[in-house]
Amino acid sequence: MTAVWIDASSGASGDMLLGALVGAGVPVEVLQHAIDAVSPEPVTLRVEEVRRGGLAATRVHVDVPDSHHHRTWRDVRTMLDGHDLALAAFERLAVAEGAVHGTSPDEVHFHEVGALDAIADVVGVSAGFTHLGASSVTVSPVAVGSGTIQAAHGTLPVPPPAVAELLRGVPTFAGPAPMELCTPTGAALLTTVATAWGPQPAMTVDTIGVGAGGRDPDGHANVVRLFLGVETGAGAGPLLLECNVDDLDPRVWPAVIAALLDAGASDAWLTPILMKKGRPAHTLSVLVDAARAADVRATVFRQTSTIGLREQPVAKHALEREFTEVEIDGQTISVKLARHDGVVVNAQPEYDDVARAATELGRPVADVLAEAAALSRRFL
Ligand SMILES: O=C([S-])c1cc(C(=O)S)c[n+]([C@@H]2O[C@H](COP(=O)(O)O)[C@@H](O)[C@H]2O)c1
Ligand code: NI
Repeated sequence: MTAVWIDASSGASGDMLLGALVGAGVPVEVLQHAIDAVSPEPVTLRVEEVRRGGLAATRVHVDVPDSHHHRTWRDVRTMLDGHDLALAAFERLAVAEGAVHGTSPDEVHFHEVGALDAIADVVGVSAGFTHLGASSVTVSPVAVGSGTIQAAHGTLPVPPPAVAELLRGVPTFAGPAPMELCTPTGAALLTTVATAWGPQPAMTVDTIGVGAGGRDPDGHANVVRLFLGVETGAGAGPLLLECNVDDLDPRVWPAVIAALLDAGASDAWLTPILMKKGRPAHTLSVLVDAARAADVRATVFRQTSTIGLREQPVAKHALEREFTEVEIDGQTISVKLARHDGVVVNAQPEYDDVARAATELGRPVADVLAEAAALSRRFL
Protein backbone atom coordinates (compact mmCIF):
# COMPACT_ATOMS: atom_id res chain seq x y z
CA MET A 1 0.00 0.00 0.00
CA THR A 2 1.50 3.34 -1.02
CA ALA A 3 2.50 5.43 1.94
CA VAL A 4 3.51 9.11 1.94
CA TRP A 5 5.42 11.06 4.57
CA ILE A 6 5.61 14.85 4.16
CA ASP A 7 8.55 16.55 5.88
CA ALA A 8 7.22 20.05 6.60
CA SER A 9 10.07 20.95 8.98
CA SER A 10 10.79 24.02 6.80
CA GLY A 11 7.15 24.84 6.22
CA ALA A 12 4.98 24.39 3.12
CA SER A 13 3.21 26.42 0.48
CA GLY A 14 1.10 25.43 -2.51
CA ASP A 15 3.89 25.78 -5.08
CA MET A 16 6.38 23.97 -2.83
CA LEU A 17 4.00 21.00 -2.66
CA LEU A 18 3.63 21.11 -6.46
CA GLY A 19 7.42 20.87 -6.72
CA ALA A 20 7.59 17.98 -4.24
CA LEU A 21 4.95 16.02 -6.19
CA VAL A 22 6.75 16.54 -9.51
CA GLY A 23 10.07 15.70 -7.85
CA ALA A 24 8.49 12.48 -6.54
CA GLY A 25 7.54 11.45 -10.06
CA VAL A 26 4.02 12.75 -10.57
CA PRO A 27 3.92 13.88 -14.24
CA VAL A 28 3.48 17.67 -14.41
CA GLU A 29 0.90 16.97 -17.14
CA VAL A 30 -1.38 15.41 -14.52
CA LEU A 31 -1.29 18.66 -12.53
CA GLN A 32 -1.57 20.86 -15.65
CA HIS A 33 -4.57 18.88 -16.95
CA ALA A 34 -6.44 19.33 -13.67
CA ILE A 35 -5.76 23.08 -13.68
CA ASP A 36 -6.81 23.43 -17.34
CA ALA A 37 -10.14 21.80 -16.46
CA VAL A 38 -11.08 24.50 -13.94
CA SER A 39 -9.19 27.71 -14.67
CA PRO A 40 -11.11 30.43 -16.49
CA GLU A 41 -7.83 31.83 -17.83
CA PRO A 42 -4.63 30.11 -19.07
CA VAL A 43 -2.36 29.03 -16.20
CA THR A 44 0.94 27.36 -17.11
CA LEU A 45 3.13 25.24 -14.88
CA ARG A 46 6.86 25.51 -15.57
CA VAL A 47 9.29 23.08 -13.91
CA GLU A 48 12.80 24.19 -12.99
CA GLU A 49 15.50 22.22 -11.18
CA VAL A 50 17.09 24.53 -8.59
CA ARG A 51 19.11 24.48 -5.36
CA ARG A 52 17.79 25.58 -1.99
CA GLY A 53 20.26 25.72 0.90
CA GLY A 54 22.57 23.59 -1.22
CA LEU A 55 19.90 20.90 -1.77
CA ALA A 56 18.77 19.96 -5.28
CA ALA A 57 15.08 20.76 -5.48
CA THR A 58 12.22 21.04 -7.94
CA ARG A 59 10.64 24.46 -8.39
CA VAL A 60 7.24 24.67 -10.10
CA HIS A 61 6.49 28.16 -11.40
CA VAL A 62 2.79 28.96 -11.80
CA ASP A 63 2.58 31.42 -14.67
CA VAL A 64 -0.71 33.32 -14.68
CA PRO A 65 -2.02 36.33 -16.63
CA ASP A 66 -2.10 39.61 -14.75
CA SER A 67 -5.52 39.70 -13.14
CA HIS A 68 -6.37 41.14 -9.77
CA HIS A 69 -9.74 39.46 -9.62
CA HIS A 70 -10.77 38.99 -6.00
CA ARG A 71 -12.91 35.92 -5.49
CA THR A 72 -15.37 34.88 -2.83
CA TRP A 73 -15.72 31.38 -1.45
CA ARG A 74 -18.92 31.12 -3.57
CA ASP A 75 -16.92 31.98 -6.74
CA VAL A 76 -14.25 29.38 -5.92
CA ARG A 77 -16.84 26.75 -4.96
CA THR A 78 -18.50 27.14 -8.35
CA MET A 79 -15.16 26.98 -10.15
CA LEU A 80 -14.07 23.80 -8.31
CA ASP A 81 -17.39 21.95 -8.53
CA GLY A 82 -16.67 18.22 -8.89
CA HIS A 83 -13.04 18.52 -7.77
CA ASP A 84 -13.65 17.24 -4.27
CA LEU A 85 -10.16 17.28 -2.75
CA ALA A 86 -9.47 20.83 -3.98
CA LEU A 87 -12.92 21.91 -2.77
CA ALA A 88 -12.23 20.42 0.66
CA ALA A 89 -8.95 22.36 0.92
CA PHE A 90 -10.60 25.62 -0.11
CA GLU A 91 -13.49 24.98 2.27
CA ARG A 92 -10.94 24.76 5.07
CA LEU A 93 -9.50 28.08 3.88
CA ALA A 94 -12.96 29.68 3.83
CA VAL A 95 -13.86 28.39 7.29
CA ALA A 96 -10.50 29.55 8.70
CA GLU A 97 -10.74 32.95 7.01
CA GLY A 98 -14.27 33.33 8.33
CA ALA A 99 -13.21 32.35 11.83
CA VAL A 100 -10.32 34.82 12.02
CA HIS A 101 -12.37 37.69 10.59
CA GLY A 102 -15.61 36.90 12.36
CA THR A 103 -17.66 36.31 9.20
CA SER A 104 -19.51 33.29 7.89
CA PRO A 105 -17.55 31.26 5.29
CA ASP A 106 -20.14 32.19 2.67
CA GLU A 107 -19.28 35.88 3.17
CA VAL A 108 -15.51 35.34 2.84
CA HIS A 109 -13.75 37.47 0.21
CA PHE A 110 -10.39 35.87 -0.48
CA HIS A 111 -7.38 38.03 -1.21
CA GLU A 112 -4.13 36.40 -2.28
CA VAL A 113 -5.49 32.87 -1.86
CA GLY A 114 -8.34 33.68 -4.23
CA ALA A 115 -5.93 34.57 -7.02
CA LEU A 116 -5.48 32.17 -9.93
CA ASP A 117 -1.99 31.08 -8.87
CA ALA A 118 -3.23 30.00 -5.43
CA ILE A 119 -6.24 28.22 -6.95
CA ALA A 120 -3.89 26.50 -9.39
CA ASP A 121 -1.68 25.43 -6.46
CA VAL A 122 -4.62 23.85 -4.67
CA VAL A 123 -6.07 22.16 -7.76
CA GLY A 124 -2.67 20.89 -8.91
CA VAL A 125 -1.64 19.52 -5.52
CA SER A 126 -5.04 17.85 -5.08
CA ALA A 127 -4.70 16.20 -8.50
CA GLY A 128 -1.19 15.05 -7.58
CA PHE A 129 -2.32 13.33 -4.40
CA THR A 130 -5.28 11.77 -6.20
CA HIS A 131 -2.82 10.43 -8.76
CA LEU A 132 -0.65 8.93 -6.01
CA GLY A 133 -3.66 7.21 -4.46
CA ALA A 134 -1.74 6.78 -1.21
CA SER A 135 -3.33 4.66 1.53
CA SER A 136 -1.76 6.88 4.19
CA VAL A 137 -0.28 10.41 4.29
CA THR A 138 1.65 11.24 7.45
CA VAL A 139 2.73 14.86 7.95
CA SER A 140 5.59 15.92 10.20
CA PRO A 141 5.23 18.77 12.72
CA VAL A 142 4.83 21.90 10.60
CA ALA A 143 7.31 24.82 10.80
CA VAL A 144 5.25 28.02 10.69
CA GLY A 145 8.03 30.62 10.99
CA SER A 146 8.06 33.88 13.00
CA GLY A 147 8.12 37.69 12.59
CA THR A 148 5.59 39.64 10.48
CA ILE A 149 4.52 39.84 6.83
CA GLN A 150 2.92 42.45 4.59
CA ALA A 151 -0.25 41.11 2.95
CA ALA A 152 -3.47 42.46 1.49
CA HIS A 153 -4.74 42.53 5.06
CA GLY A 154 -1.80 44.78 6.01
CA THR A 155 0.94 43.79 8.47
CA LEU A 156 0.24 40.33 9.87
CA PRO A 157 2.04 38.36 12.58
CA VAL A 158 3.61 35.01 11.64
CA PRO A 159 2.01 32.49 11.72
CA PRO A 160 -0.65 34.54 9.91
CA PRO A 161 -4.12 34.25 11.48
CA ALA A 162 -5.47 31.96 8.75
CA VAL A 163 -2.48 29.63 9.12
CA ALA A 164 -2.78 29.53 12.90
CA GLU A 165 -6.47 28.67 12.58
CA LEU A 166 -5.91 26.02 9.90
CA LEU A 167 -3.20 24.29 11.94
CA ARG A 168 -5.09 24.23 15.22
CA GLY A 169 -4.91 20.71 16.65
CA VAL A 170 -1.87 19.55 14.67
CA PRO A 171 1.83 19.58 15.71
CA THR A 172 3.55 22.87 14.79
CA PHE A 173 6.64 24.86 15.82
CA ALA A 174 8.28 28.15 14.80
CA GLY A 175 11.09 26.51 12.84
CA PRO A 176 14.40 27.60 11.38
CA ALA A 177 13.81 31.14 10.12
CA PRO A 178 12.19 34.51 11.05
CA MET A 179 9.86 34.49 8.02
CA GLU A 180 6.54 33.00 6.94
CA LEU A 181 7.33 29.32 6.39
CA CYS A 182 3.82 27.89 6.06
CA THR A 183 1.23 29.80 4.00
CA PRO A 184 -2.56 29.44 4.19
CA THR A 185 -2.72 27.32 1.01
CA GLY A 186 0.13 25.19 2.35
CA ALA A 187 -1.68 24.70 5.66
CA ALA A 188 -5.03 24.00 3.98
CA LEU A 189 -3.48 21.37 1.71
CA LEU A 190 -1.51 19.63 4.48
CA THR A 191 -4.54 19.38 6.74
CA THR A 192 -6.70 18.11 3.86
CA VAL A 193 -4.42 15.31 2.66
CA ALA A 194 -3.06 14.20 6.06
CA THR A 195 -4.30 10.91 7.46
CA ALA A 196 -1.87 11.06 10.41
CA TRP A 197 0.62 13.52 11.99
CA GLY A 198 4.12 12.73 13.28
CA PRO A 199 7.64 11.66 12.42
CA GLN A 200 8.35 9.42 9.45
CA PRO A 201 6.41 6.16 9.86
CA ALA A 202 8.14 2.82 9.39
CA MET A 203 8.24 2.60 5.62
CA THR A 204 10.47 1.52 2.78
CA VAL A 205 11.11 4.73 0.86
CA ASP A 206 11.09 4.43 -2.89
CA THR A 207 11.16 8.08 -4.05
CA ILE A 208 11.82 11.47 -2.44
CA GLY A 209 10.46 14.67 -3.99
CA VAL A 210 12.03 17.95 -2.83
CA GLY A 211 9.78 20.93 -3.53
CA ALA A 212 11.46 24.36 -3.63
CA GLY A 213 10.01 27.61 -2.35
CA GLY A 214 10.58 30.83 -4.24
CA ARG A 215 13.12 32.23 -1.78
CA ASP A 216 16.56 30.80 -0.95
CA PRO A 217 17.35 32.32 2.47
CA ASP A 218 20.70 31.80 4.17
CA GLY A 219 20.77 29.26 6.93
CA HIS A 220 18.06 26.79 5.93
CA ALA A 221 16.78 24.93 2.90
CA ASN A 222 13.41 26.44 1.91
CA VAL A 223 11.91 23.12 0.81
CA VAL A 224 9.19 20.62 1.61
CA ARG A 225 10.06 16.95 1.12
CA LEU A 226 7.68 14.18 0.06
CA PHE A 227 8.70 10.59 0.82
CA LEU A 228 6.89 7.94 -1.23
CA GLY A 229 7.05 4.24 -0.38
CA VAL A 230 5.41 1.30 1.39
CA GLU A 231 4.61 1.21 5.10
CA THR A 232 6.45 -1.63 6.83
CA GLY A 233 5.62 -1.05 10.46
CA ALA A 234 4.07 -3.80 12.58
CA GLY A 235 0.32 -3.79 12.08
CA ALA A 236 0.68 -1.33 9.23
CA GLY A 237 -1.51 -3.41 6.97
CA PRO A 238 -5.26 -3.33 6.59
CA LEU A 239 -7.64 -4.43 9.34
CA LEU A 240 -11.13 -5.95 9.09
CA LEU A 241 -13.44 -4.57 11.81
CA GLU A 242 -16.79 -6.33 12.38
CA CYS A 243 -19.79 -6.27 14.68
CA ASN A 244 -23.31 -7.75 14.66
CA VAL A 245 -26.12 -5.24 15.20
CA ASP A 246 -29.78 -6.09 15.67
CA ASP A 247 -31.18 -2.93 17.22
CA LEU A 248 -30.31 -0.05 14.86
CA ASP A 249 -33.08 1.57 12.79
CA PRO A 250 -32.33 0.14 9.30
CA ARG A 251 -32.90 3.57 7.71
CA VAL A 252 -29.73 4.77 9.45
CA TRP A 253 -27.31 2.32 7.79
CA PRO A 254 -26.61 4.34 4.58
CA ALA A 255 -25.49 7.30 6.71
CA VAL A 256 -23.30 4.98 8.81
CA ILE A 257 -21.56 3.57 5.70
CA ALA A 258 -20.99 7.11 4.35
CA ALA A 259 -19.58 8.29 7.71
CA LEU A 260 -17.18 5.32 7.84
CA LEU A 261 -15.83 6.05 4.36
CA ASP A 262 -15.44 9.73 5.32
CA ALA A 263 -13.55 8.65 8.45
CA GLY A 264 -11.02 6.81 6.28
CA ALA A 265 -12.40 3.30 5.76
CA SER A 266 -11.33 1.89 2.41
CA ASP A 267 -14.59 -0.08 2.25
CA ALA A 268 -17.64 -0.80 4.42
CA TRP A 269 -20.57 -3.14 3.88
CA LEU A 270 -23.53 -4.89 5.54
CA THR A 271 -24.36 -8.61 5.52
CA PRO A 272 -27.85 -9.74 6.65
CA ILE A 273 -27.66 -12.49 9.31
CA LEU A 274 -29.89 -14.42 11.70
CA MET A 275 -28.67 -14.21 15.29
CA LYS A 276 -29.53 -16.26 18.38
CA LYS A 277 -33.26 -16.63 19.04
CA GLY A 278 -33.65 -16.32 15.24
CA ARG A 279 -33.36 -12.56 15.47
CA PRO A 280 -32.63 -10.83 12.09
CA ALA A 281 -29.61 -8.52 12.23
CA HIS A 282 -26.70 -7.22 10.17
CA THR A 283 -22.96 -7.79 10.33
CA LEU A 284 -21.20 -4.47 9.71
CA SER A 285 -17.80 -5.08 8.08
CA VAL A 286 -15.21 -2.33 7.66
CA LEU A 287 -11.86 -2.54 5.85
CA VAL A 288 -9.37 0.09 7.08
CA ASP A 289 -5.63 0.73 7.11
CA ALA A 290 -4.02 0.71 10.54
CA ALA A 291 -3.24 4.43 10.20
CA ARG A 292 -6.97 5.28 10.05
CA ALA A 293 -8.30 2.54 12.36
CA ALA A 294 -8.71 4.79 15.42
CA ASP A 295 -10.95 7.29 13.58
CA VAL A 296 -13.02 4.50 12.04
CA ARG A 297 -13.46 2.64 15.36
CA ALA A 298 -14.69 5.88 16.96
CA THR A 299 -17.17 6.35 14.11
CA VAL A 300 -18.57 2.82 14.53
CA PHE A 301 -19.15 3.39 18.25
CA ARG A 302 -20.58 6.88 17.68
CA GLN A 303 -22.87 6.04 14.81
CA THR A 304 -24.18 2.57 15.71
CA SER A 305 -25.61 0.88 18.79
CA THR A 306 -22.78 -1.65 19.09
CA ILE A 307 -20.66 -1.76 22.23
CA GLY A 308 -18.22 -4.31 20.88
CA LEU A 309 -16.06 -4.47 17.73
CA ARG A 310 -13.95 -7.45 16.71
CA GLU A 311 -10.99 -6.94 14.40
CA GLN A 312 -8.37 -8.92 12.59
CA PRO A 313 -5.42 -8.06 10.36
CA VAL A 314 -6.02 -9.11 6.77
CA ALA A 315 -3.69 -9.59 3.87
CA LYS A 316 -4.74 -7.44 0.94
CA HIS A 317 -3.20 -7.70 -2.47
CA ALA A 318 -3.78 -4.62 -4.61
CA LEU A 319 -2.71 -4.38 -8.22
CA GLU A 320 -0.34 -1.59 -9.21
CA ARG A 321 -2.39 1.16 -10.77
CA GLU A 322 -1.76 4.17 -12.96
CA PHE A 323 -3.85 6.68 -14.91
CA THR A 324 -4.08 7.48 -18.60
CA GLU A 325 -6.77 9.22 -20.71
CA VAL A 326 -9.16 8.75 -23.61
CA GLU A 327 -10.95 11.50 -25.51
CA ILE A 328 -14.57 11.58 -26.69
CA ASP A 329 -15.58 14.56 -28.86
CA GLY A 330 -13.01 16.80 -27.17
CA GLN A 331 -13.88 15.61 -23.65
CA THR A 332 -10.95 14.08 -21.77
CA ILE A 333 -11.75 11.07 -19.58
CA SER A 334 -9.27 9.64 -17.11
CA VAL A 335 -8.78 5.84 -17.28
CA LYS A 336 -7.47 3.82 -14.34
CA LEU A 337 -5.17 0.96 -15.42
CA ALA A 338 -4.36 -1.96 -13.13
CA ARG A 339 -1.30 -4.09 -13.78
CA HIS A 340 -0.54 -7.63 -12.61
CA ASP A 341 3.10 -8.61 -13.10
CA GLY A 342 3.53 -5.59 -15.35
CA VAL A 343 0.61 -6.56 -17.63
CA VAL A 344 -2.45 -4.31 -17.79
CA VAL A 345 -5.36 -6.53 -16.74
CA ASN A 346 -7.98 -3.88 -16.10
CA ALA A 347 -8.80 -0.51 -17.71
CA GLN A 348 -11.71 1.41 -16.24
CA PRO A 349 -12.86 4.96 -17.19
CA GLU A 350 -13.32 7.25 -14.16
CA TYR A 351 -17.07 7.58 -13.65
CA ASP A 352 -16.98 11.25 -12.53
CA ASP A 353 -15.17 12.22 -15.75
CA VAL A 354 -17.71 10.19 -17.79
CA ALA A 355 -20.63 11.91 -16.07
CA ARG A 356 -19.06 15.36 -16.63
CA ALA A 357 -18.41 14.54 -20.32
CA ALA A 358 -21.98 13.25 -20.80
CA THR A 359 -23.33 16.52 -19.39
CA GLU A 360 -21.04 18.61 -21.60
CA LEU A 361 -21.98 16.57 -24.72
CA GLY A 362 -25.68 16.26 -23.85
CA ARG A 363 -25.50 12.47 -24.20
CA PRO A 364 -26.75 9.67 -21.90
CA VAL A 365 -24.12 8.66 -19.34
CA ALA A 366 -24.59 5.01 -20.33
CA ASP A 367 -23.61 5.81 -23.95
CA VAL A 368 -20.52 7.78 -22.98
CA LEU A 369 -19.53 5.10 -20.44
CA ALA A 370 -19.85 2.36 -23.08
CA GLU A 371 -17.80 4.38 -25.59
CA ALA A 372 -15.13 5.21 -23.00
CA ALA A 373 -14.94 1.56 -21.93
CA ALA A 374 -14.57 0.47 -25.56
CA LEU A 375 -11.79 3.04 -26.12
CA SER A 376 -10.10 1.89 -22.89
CA ARG A 377 -9.79 -1.67 -24.17
CA ARG A 378 -6.86 -0.61 -26.33
CA PHE A 379 -4.72 -0.41 -23.18
CA LEU A 380 -5.29 -4.10 -22.39
O1 LIG B 1 -5.75 35.66 0.84
C1 LIG B 1 -6.06 35.63 2.03
S1 LIG B 1 -7.65 35.57 2.47
C2 LIG B 1 -5.02 35.66 3.06
C3 LIG B 1 -5.35 35.61 4.41
C4 LIG B 1 -4.31 35.65 5.34
C5 LIG B 1 -4.61 35.60 6.77
O2 LIG B 1 -3.80 35.11 7.54
S2 LIG B 1 -6.05 36.18 7.34
C6 LIG B 1 -2.97 35.74 4.90
N1 LIG B 1 -2.73 35.80 3.57
C7 LIG B 1 -1.31 35.95 3.12
O3 LIG B 1 -1.24 36.06 1.69
C8 LIG B 1 -0.02 35.44 1.23
C9 LIG B 1 -0.34 34.43 0.14
O4 LIG B 1 -0.90 33.25 0.73
P1 LIG B 1 -0.92 31.88 -0.15
O5 LIG B 1 -1.54 30.85 0.75
O6 LIG B 1 -1.75 32.17 -1.36
O7 LIG B 1 0.49 31.56 -0.52
C10 LIG B 1 0.63 34.81 2.43
O8 LIG B 1 1.65 35.67 2.90
C11 LIG B 1 -0.50 34.73 3.42
O9 LIG B 1 -0.06 34.76 4.78
C12 LIG B 1 -3.70 35.74 2.64
NI1 NI C 1 -7.56 36.98 6.20
